[in-house]
Amino acid sequence: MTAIATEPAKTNMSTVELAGVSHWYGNVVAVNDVTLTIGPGVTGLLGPNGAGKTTVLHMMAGFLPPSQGTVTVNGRPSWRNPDVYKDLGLVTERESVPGFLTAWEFVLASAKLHGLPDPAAAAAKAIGIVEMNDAKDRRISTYSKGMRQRTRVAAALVHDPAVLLLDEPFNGMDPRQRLHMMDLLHGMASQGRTILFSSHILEEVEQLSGTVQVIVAGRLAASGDYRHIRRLMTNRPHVFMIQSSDNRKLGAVLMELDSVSGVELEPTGLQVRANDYGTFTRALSKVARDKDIRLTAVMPSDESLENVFSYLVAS
Ligand SMILES: Nc1ncnc2c1ncn2[C@@H]1O[C@H](COP(=O)(O)OP(=O)(O)OP(=O)(O)O)[C@@H](O)[C@H]1O
Repeated sequence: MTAIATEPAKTNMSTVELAGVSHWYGNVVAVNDVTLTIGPGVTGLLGPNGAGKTTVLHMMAGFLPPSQGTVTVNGRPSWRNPDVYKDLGLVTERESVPGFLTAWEFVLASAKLHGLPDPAAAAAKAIGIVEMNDAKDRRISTYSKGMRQRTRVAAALVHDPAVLLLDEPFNGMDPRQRLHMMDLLHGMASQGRTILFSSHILEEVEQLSGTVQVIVAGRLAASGDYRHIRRLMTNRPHVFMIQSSDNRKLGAVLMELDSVSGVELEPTGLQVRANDYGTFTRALSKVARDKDIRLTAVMPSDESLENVFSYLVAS
């Protein structure tokens, strides 16, 4: 866990709310009648590319007005409201950091722009939070992707906001950098901050947040506890590609199962259509054990995120 977890918890817990919010760019409806509330802790805003995640985050941050509905932070509209900006930090998706500056110069400039009483102290604290002390005097152009991202996070939280919004913060990071960033966000959430990050990758959301808002084609498709969303995703028809020590024998027994609606023997293995993910996967291992068949591969073949989203939207 990062050093910040040892700091005292923040007391000014914040809530971000969208009520009947739509946003359109000319004829394009990017966000369509979305109502949701984000509270303290980490929340994932999950959706495929073009779903409207960036537009939602920009409205929350006061960069864009809603075309319809209200966007508020602690009950105050965020559009054209400098009081809200003081409570909120946004890490944008595009990685536009000036490579000729050092992290220290970049974060200090952010502190000065916020008009903070002691910009140097604020910059030092933010750089400490993202664990960039050792590299803070090197030019940003020499940093790894993860270090650049942490520098941007430091600049966004230099004024110690209670709400931190991050647009696709893990894009392009390697697994180690990703874990580091997750640790960082967890640490900040444990202090009582409200953290919302967008992602189009299911696993990122699974690892980082208990609460998920799923947005598809501008609409809220599902929301709530991750396990609830996961259930929605798993209690649906699935196609598996299975390889085993005896595909023909396994195929014959699987046909007998209530949870299986189709089996095809293919050169690469068995293609099995299951009615219910949970019931089928439990039954599969039992059947294989009983019949002394060794399973060598069980791969969901329709597990793409687009499939999951279209299922959620339809249900
Ligand atoms: N400035 C703009 N003018 C016109 N259409 C836009 C503009 N910005 C976004 N859009 C459209 O609005 C929709 C939502 O875009 P948005 O960037 O909010 O989605 P997203 O979920 O963040 O996607 P991505 O992850 O690809 O950035 C898309 O159809 C997009 O093409």
